Amino acid sequence: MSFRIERARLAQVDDLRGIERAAQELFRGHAAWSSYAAAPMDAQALVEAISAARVWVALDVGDQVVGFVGVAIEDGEAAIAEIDVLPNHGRRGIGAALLEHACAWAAESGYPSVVLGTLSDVPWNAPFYARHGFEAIDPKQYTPALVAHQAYDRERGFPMHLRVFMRRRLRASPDSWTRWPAPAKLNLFLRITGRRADGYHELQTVFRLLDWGDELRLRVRADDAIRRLTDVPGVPEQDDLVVRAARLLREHAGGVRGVDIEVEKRIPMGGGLGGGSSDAATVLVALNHLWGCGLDEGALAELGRQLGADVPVFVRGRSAWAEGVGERLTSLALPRRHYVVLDPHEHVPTAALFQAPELTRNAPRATISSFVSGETTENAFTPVVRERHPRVAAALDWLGRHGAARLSGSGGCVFLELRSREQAQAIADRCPAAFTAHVATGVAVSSLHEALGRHEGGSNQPETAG
Ligand SMILES: C[C@@](CO)(OP(=O)(O)O)[C@H](O)COP(=O)(O)OP(=O)(O)OC[C@H]1O[C@@H](n2ccc(N)nc2=O)[C@H](O)[C@@H]1O
Ligand SMILES: Nc1ncnc2c1ncn2[C@@H]1O[C@H](COP(=O)(O)OP(=O)(O)O)[C@@H](O)[C@H]1O
Repeated sequence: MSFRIERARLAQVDDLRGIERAAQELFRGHAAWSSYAAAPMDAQALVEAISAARVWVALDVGDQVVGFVGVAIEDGEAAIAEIDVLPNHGRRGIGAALLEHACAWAAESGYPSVVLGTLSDVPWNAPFYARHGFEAIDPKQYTPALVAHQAYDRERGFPMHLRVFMRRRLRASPDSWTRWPAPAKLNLFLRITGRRADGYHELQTVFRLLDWGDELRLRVRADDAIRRLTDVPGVPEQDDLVVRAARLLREHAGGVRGVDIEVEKRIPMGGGLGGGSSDAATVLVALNHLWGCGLDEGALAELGRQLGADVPVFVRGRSAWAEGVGERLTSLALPRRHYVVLDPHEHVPTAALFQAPELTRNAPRATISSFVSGETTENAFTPVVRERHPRVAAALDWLGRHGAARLSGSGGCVFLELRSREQAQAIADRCPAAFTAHVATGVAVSSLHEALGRHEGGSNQPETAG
């Protein structure tokens, strides 16, 4: 193959918009031309889709972006929001490979089907998709999202007699790869109220789960081997929390159970965003389902606690007020907020910070209402981290110019809370080269639990509007 497919990066936004414009040229003279030309792809929506890791690009041997596919999630199914290939790279199987790539991702993620809207009379549209297993959807079976698309098309003067929505049903076989998200967290505040006899600290914190994080692929094996197939820099296979979580669950559940694990790391390690803990929780929850162990959430959270203080909240999958070492959780309904998360590329060792003599570890107890009123926002680690890690201090100072920047967990990532995603993106766009900025939105229910619902088949049929 003279091209390869990989996840799109934000730096490629302009390339993708250029490809869309070039691909549209093929419609000049067609009845759909004017409505396509009048409504190019929305840049903000594209940035969000790339941040959500649902856009893939095809690159030629010279690393030029020659095509892309973007997937949206609508009414519980995957939707091809956009797929384009540079016209001078047509007829080389690039579009077909991108389409199959997106469908494979959706199948592994547990989505029951993939939908798209296209033109019935254009050879590289509906007939192409039909060759790839898509069938026209009866308008009486349209989902609410398709009804909305139809209304929008009508409004923009699209030739409706040529419009067709198509669906491909997906089937996941039990021995194929499955895909599971492992979301990041923020600590919206953190207070240390005491030290226990075992050296661990009593703390109070609010965990806010995000719509952004790592992704894991799991494939059940016929033997009892537990293998991590991807390299995680600095983390040997045997020490990886994903491997330790799988072993712990197997010890508990018994039987001959094995698994291959791939980890797509995005959450910076040692960044205070709980990446390792979330990966571990995802393995516990996903393998409990795939291996058919039948443990309930409480039992899984208890296994999680043995792996790390932050694991239980990811197992439970709800933003929460936490006490104890972080395992006593009370779900908290938080307002919809968006975050700029700044990674100063500084690994902050959690254990060393908890040992710091200058750490305030006897703070008075806070109350949920003092947090909700906005009075309690401090993080006990902030002065210690500022002193010991100048890069984190610099990140706090830069982000602090835009609002009340805070440290997450023991750092080194810092964040700022905002009311709109656009505001967050605008600040992220100005991030100095020394740091990396991510934009994320807080969620009420973890994407892991949504994935579990899909894999269990609970929400496995798209809803119809009728
Ligand atoms: C500080 C927090 C806040 O959410 O997050 P991170 O910055 O790690 O993301 C957590 O409490 C970290 O949880 P986690 O990273 O799972 O910690 P663990 O692996 O259990 O422990 C790492 C080390 O931190 C210390 N530790 C951890 C939790 C706690 N309540 N008291 C402690 O004293 C212990 O010395 C332990 O050896
Ligand atoms: N799958 C994993 N992902 C990240 N870190 C891991 C993993 N398994 C083990 N670790 C170890 O856990 C440490 C803490 O990682 P992480 O949970 O990402 O950060 P934090 O606790 O600061 O939120 C890492 O430095 C690494 O040595």
